[in-house]
Amino acid sequence: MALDHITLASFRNHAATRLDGARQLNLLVGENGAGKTNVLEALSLFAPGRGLRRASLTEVAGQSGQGGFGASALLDTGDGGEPVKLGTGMSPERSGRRIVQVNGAETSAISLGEWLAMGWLTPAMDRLFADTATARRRFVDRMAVAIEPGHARHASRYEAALRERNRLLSDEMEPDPAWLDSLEAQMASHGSALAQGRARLLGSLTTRLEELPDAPFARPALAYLPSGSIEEEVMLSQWRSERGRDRAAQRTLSGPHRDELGVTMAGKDMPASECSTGEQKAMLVAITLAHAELAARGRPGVLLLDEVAAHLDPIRREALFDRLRDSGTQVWLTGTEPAPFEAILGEAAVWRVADGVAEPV
Ligand SMILES: Nc1ncnc2c1ncn2[C@@H]1O[C@H](COP(=O)(O)OP(=O)(O)OP(=O)(O)O)[C@@H](O)[C@H]1O
Repeated sequence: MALDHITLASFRNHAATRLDGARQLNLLVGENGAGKTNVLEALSLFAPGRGLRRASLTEVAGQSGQGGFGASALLDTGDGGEPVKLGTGMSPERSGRRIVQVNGAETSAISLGEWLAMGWLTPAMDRLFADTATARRRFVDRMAVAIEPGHARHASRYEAALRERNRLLSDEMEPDPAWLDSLEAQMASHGSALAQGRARLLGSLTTRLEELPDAPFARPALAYLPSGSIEEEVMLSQWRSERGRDRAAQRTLSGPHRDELGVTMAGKDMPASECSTGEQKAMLVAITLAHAELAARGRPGVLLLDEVAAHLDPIRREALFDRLRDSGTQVWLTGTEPAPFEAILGEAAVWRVADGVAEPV
């Protein structure tokens, strides 16, 4: 089933952890600080990006590994062929950079997105709707990358060109117009691809959310609010015409780095940030599930749900488990106690985690 035979070596508080016998539904149970989220974080590094905590590699490395760490898993691609061996890690001897391997051959983190579709929901995202626009853009981009891995490249190239334009705009020396021309051309090429990727993602998420029943999850209505045009030519001429204004502000005031994700609770027509904590959680769950179902088409899907069940009332919890079963996606859940998961205990693979050690139950 998707990921199995998982190993963690010197990964935060896991000196040497092995998880065998994974199923579609998987549950890690243990006290606070036991190391459950650390396992999910290790799994999240089998996807492009910095993982579910966006931690630096040195933060992740445990004390037992001389400054490095490693994680591996076998991926069942579902086509009846041999499982694919995924590995990721960092070693100070190898310049401290992230190493990614597929079947023993080194590759880029971005290419992991071709093998599996990864999504997650963590308690840190509970305030997403009231958080900064940057956090919401990151959320949208991460979902887009899981569906179109090339989105990550457009995001990073846009950011790099934008940083350089901002550096020139804030420099004491008058910026070289030819250099600005070239940077704005790169920003327009990658920025329009980035914005169009966001628009496509939110369009298909909206369609998927509309297919689902309202109850028991609050149905969110998503709106992509770009900061301006998402067409390359229009973006380019806008930045050219705004050079004077941007020079005065010492930074680029418009572009995909200022886009917003609008979320309202459908039916109530209320901004998500003003909904109750439980409603916000239910909307986040609805978006995460809709996305997981979209992303998993054609590739194995893996969904990491950290402490989700405990925050839902019993009716929503049951509905969540039903949806997870039907999704075909592999799911990894965590909780401090097994009681809220009673409905799935018979079918899920369960591990008890304590002090960085995971034992099958
Ligand atoms: N680099 C590291 N090296 C060793 N231990 C670490 C490292 N980073 C974090 N830890 C330890 O990992 C533990 C936290 O693990 P984790 O976040 O997985 O807990 P959890 O089981 O999900 O708990 P909760 O239920 O509270 O969310 C803490 O004890 C922390 O000290």
